[in-house]
Amino acid sequence: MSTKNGYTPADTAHILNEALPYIRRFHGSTIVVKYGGNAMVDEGLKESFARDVVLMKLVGMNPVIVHGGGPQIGKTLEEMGRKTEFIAGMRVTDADTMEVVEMVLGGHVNKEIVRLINRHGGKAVGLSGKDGGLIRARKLQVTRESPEADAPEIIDVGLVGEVESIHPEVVETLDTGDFIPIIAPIGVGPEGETFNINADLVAGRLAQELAAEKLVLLTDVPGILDSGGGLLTGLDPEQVNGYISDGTIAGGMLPKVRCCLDAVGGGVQSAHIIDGRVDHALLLEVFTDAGVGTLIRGTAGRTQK
Ligand SMILES: Nc1ncnc2c1ncn2[C@@H]1O[C@H](COP(=O)(O)OP(=O)(O)O)[C@@H](O)[C@H]1O
Ligand SMILES: CC(=O)N[C@@H](CCC(=O)OP(=O)(O)O)C(=O)O
Repeated sequence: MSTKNGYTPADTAHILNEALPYIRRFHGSTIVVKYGGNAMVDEGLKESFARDVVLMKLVGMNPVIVHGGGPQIGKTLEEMGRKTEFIAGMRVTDADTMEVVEMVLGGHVNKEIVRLINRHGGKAVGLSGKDGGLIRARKLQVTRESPEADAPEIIDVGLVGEVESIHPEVVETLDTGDFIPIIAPIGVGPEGETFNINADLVAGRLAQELAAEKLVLLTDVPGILDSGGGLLTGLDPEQVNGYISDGTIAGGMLPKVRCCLDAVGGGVQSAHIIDGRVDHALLLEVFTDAGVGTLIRGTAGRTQK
């Protein structure tokens, strides 16, 4: 006998049973999820992401969502006829661009995620790093090595920030209520300046400050791939550093794995890079034995997922 979805009752019982130890183990734990702009393009996937987050909250976990929105910022700038440039993976951000970044991240993208989660029965609250003084930032120094110059060249990327400190009280207060914090990666500088911060960097630091159980980064590749394109399912920091040194890990994956290394080095039990294009990727990662994507565990961490 099979049900409407093609599973037998035994299949369904098996699936629910498999989730039980994870529900028990992660009850009361904080799980920081970075939801990248590239993972946010398909309406069906956005709905299933929202349902996964609501389920996590309803079974007693504390999901904290940090979102990106790079492609959405790029599209808006293009519609306005403005050019955009990336240096070392960071968007060069002048004052006019910062206004657009804040409008798109803090306005459109943030409120879209809040709307989706609330539509599926959650109580999401949208924040940026400005709210409750959550993210104190400083200007990011970007340098470029060149064979001609003796010293690395310092490049001014404008109002691009890095996290100086996190003041998590507002997130903790929301977590102890039934709320789900949705955070746009914008920080405030010492003079009250607004800084544009890479969302991976915010998620990594926040996971450390909240002593999260897991950091999960959703992206648009299956995880960390080896030089033959095969998925690396489990890595420790030493192996990750090896793949960085031999150039297997490069480009946009570099800031991601560095955040993961910082997070697991800073007490987060495990960091995961997973494919946001897979339906219910988050659910599969948190509630099943196999998980999905790449797991990076701390040296002293557990060997299981
Ligand atoms: N070893 C690797 N495994 C997977 N992706 C890699 C690797 N090295 C470099 N990359 C690149 O990193 C990209 C992911 O980073 P990025 O595009 O910045 O993600 P996001 O937009 O989700 O923040 C991949 O699309 C891929 O081009
Ligand atoms: C400084 C910097 O580059 N900030 C990013 C912030 C958004 C982001 O990180 O979005 P994704 O995660 O979707 O790439 C930007 O302006 O695109």
